[in-house]
Amino acid sequence: MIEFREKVCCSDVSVKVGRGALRELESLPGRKCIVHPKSLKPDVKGDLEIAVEDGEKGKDLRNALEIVDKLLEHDFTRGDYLVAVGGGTVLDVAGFSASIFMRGLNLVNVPTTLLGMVDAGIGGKTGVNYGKAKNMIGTFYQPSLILDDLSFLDTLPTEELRRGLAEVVKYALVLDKELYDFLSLNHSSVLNKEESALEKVISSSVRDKLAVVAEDERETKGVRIVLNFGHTIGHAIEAGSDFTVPHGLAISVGMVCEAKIAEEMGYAEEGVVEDVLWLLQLFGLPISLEQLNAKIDVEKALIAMTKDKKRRGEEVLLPFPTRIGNWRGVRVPLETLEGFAKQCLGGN
Ligand SMILES: NC(=O)c1ccc[n+]([C@@H]2O[C@H](COP(=O)([O-])OP(=O)(O)OC[C@H]3O[C@@H](n4cnc5c(N)ncnc54)[C@H](O)[C@@H]3O)[C@@H](O)[C@H]2O)c1
Ligand SMILES: O=C(O)C(=O)C[C@@H](O)[C@H](O)[C@H](O)COP(=O)(O)O
Ligand SMILES: [Zn+2]
Repeated sequence: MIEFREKVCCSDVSVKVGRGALRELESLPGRKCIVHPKSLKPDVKGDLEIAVEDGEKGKDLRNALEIVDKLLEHDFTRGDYLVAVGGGTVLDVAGFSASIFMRGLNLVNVPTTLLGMVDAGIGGKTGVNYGKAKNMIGTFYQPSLILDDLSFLDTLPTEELRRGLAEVVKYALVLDKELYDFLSLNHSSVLNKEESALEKVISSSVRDKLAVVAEDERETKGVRIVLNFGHTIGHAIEAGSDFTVPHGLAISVGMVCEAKIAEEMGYAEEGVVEDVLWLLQLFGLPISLEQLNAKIDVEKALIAMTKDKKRRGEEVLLPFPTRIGNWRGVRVPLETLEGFAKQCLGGN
């Protein structure tokens, strides 16, 4: 079992990565409410079990309040635990419920997708979609424990694995050249789910993300924005497709667009865009809008983009790759960004 511990502001966060990590739940004190997707009933005993709809449709305020209602009905207290088991969508909505129930009860994240293990389960961003844009209502709320049990990945389809790899590629491109080199040399082992390759990918991602979050938990210091590389355009694509394009695929195309913007504005070194394209393609990830096979309403996408949480007034603070494993934050006028976004999304 690989273990990480990090102090994030006022919370101690502990992460365990390995087959069988789920067993750690047995030693938790207090009562446990297990929130899980309807389609995946984990082999865990809880005092209360709540089956929820997963996917983007499940990231809805009503679903979050239903979880709160059930906690109240079953007399849960702040000393008890909400154990969120599922992909990123379940972790986001259940984490949000945990954060608002009596201003917060103990939260344990048990991601069941690669994307959840490398990203959504870590860092404390919770939330639901609202007003036709991503994660418009949410909180920062740290789980005390994150259990990345590799046995969940046995049943995960390759398509879902790829979507998680998009976030891994993100860390490699802007934070971790060593991970970039590992991914380049070991792509088949990763796609074939070889255990040691998965462990390496997950533990590097957890380490990279936790370090950023520990420095700037609330995204107020211009540091955490790096984790949003590819997401300004990515979230716009999701919204413009009425959330039919999965997050991992949308940010894959988003990273290509944003790397191109960085190059055109003179921030990315020559060759960076090619490196981005190369690594994404190695994992069979989309690099253009056409590959998403979805109808994108450009107007809707652009409106959603104006709701980007990195916007301050008429500027958006974008994390740009400069060379592999490096980045910088750049204030881009909203109008300039809209111009580039239209080019990427195929609007006029
Ligand atoms: N909070 C954060 O920091 C953060 C970070 C990254 C992404 N996200 C969010 O995460 C969401 C995407 O997460 P996701 O890609 O996990 O999507 P998801 O939760 O929709 O899961 C993807 C699919 O995998 C299925 N599934 C889950 N576990 C499985 C398993 N073990 N075996 C087989 N099938 C399984 C689910 O039923 C679903 O159909 C997006 O809403 C995104 O915005 C949040
Ligand atoms: O943890 C972060 O910070 C991230 O930006 C990680 C992203 O991969 C993730 O998709 C996150 O939910 C995006 O958050 P938002 O603030 O852009 O809604
Ligand atoms: Zn993401």
